[in-house]
Amino acid sequence: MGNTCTTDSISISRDDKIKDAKIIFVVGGPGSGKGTQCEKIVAKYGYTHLSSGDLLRIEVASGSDRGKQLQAIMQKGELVPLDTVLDMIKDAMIAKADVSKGFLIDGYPREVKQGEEFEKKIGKPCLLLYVDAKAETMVKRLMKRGETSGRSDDNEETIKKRLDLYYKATEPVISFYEGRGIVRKVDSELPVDEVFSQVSTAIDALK
Ligand SMILES: Nc1ncnc2c1ncn2[C@H]1C[C@H](O)[C@@H](COP(=O)(O)OP(=O)(O)O)O1
Ligand SMILES: [Mg+2]
Repeated sequence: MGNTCTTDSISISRDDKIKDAKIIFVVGGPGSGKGTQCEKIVAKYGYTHLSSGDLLRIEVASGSDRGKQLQAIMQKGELVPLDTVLDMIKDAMIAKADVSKGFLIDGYPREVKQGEEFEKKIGKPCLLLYVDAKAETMVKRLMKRGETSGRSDDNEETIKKRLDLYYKATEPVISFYEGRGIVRKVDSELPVDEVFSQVSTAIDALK
């Protein structure tokens, strides 16, 4: 009984830390340039960058049982269970809450349901940055990245599956948030700095 009360009050104060945080969803296909733009946003605006894929890869690298299960799923180009990703993102947000100007949630939501769960458990995004590039551009960039990334999913077969899944599951996320008027699309066919100038315009408009 006493234990339960203690746990409750801790979890309330943990949640409180991120209740009013500024949240930006960064959505785009694999290889569209999300990570590249996020790095630049961190440098200019002091946001905290949380890539769901990176968080998962850290778990995989730890060699834990959970990590091994995740690796098998990611290698196939599939989505890992929703609760796993969400818990990781939330813990990472709480850990950074005191020093962060806001959060870039990169690579999440991958499907509409993930967005709904995020809002229930964490909060609402004030902006969805849609990093848009053509399929052939994304494939080209991923094949190139695969030469050095060490990512087991940067191979031709998995790339094709990831792209299919992106168009099927993730594009509906963009339409979902368009209805709320918070989507800003940037043209990621352009050179990195020109993309970033479009990104900056979208973020500056938040203030
Ligand atoms: N606007 C741009 N022009 C040319 N190359 C770009 C680019 N944006 C990113 N890249 C390169 C960097 C990487 O090697 C690769 C994938 O970029 P990334 O940021 O890792 O994508 P994502 O995080 O969306 O998967 O493409
Ligand atoms: Mg990335």
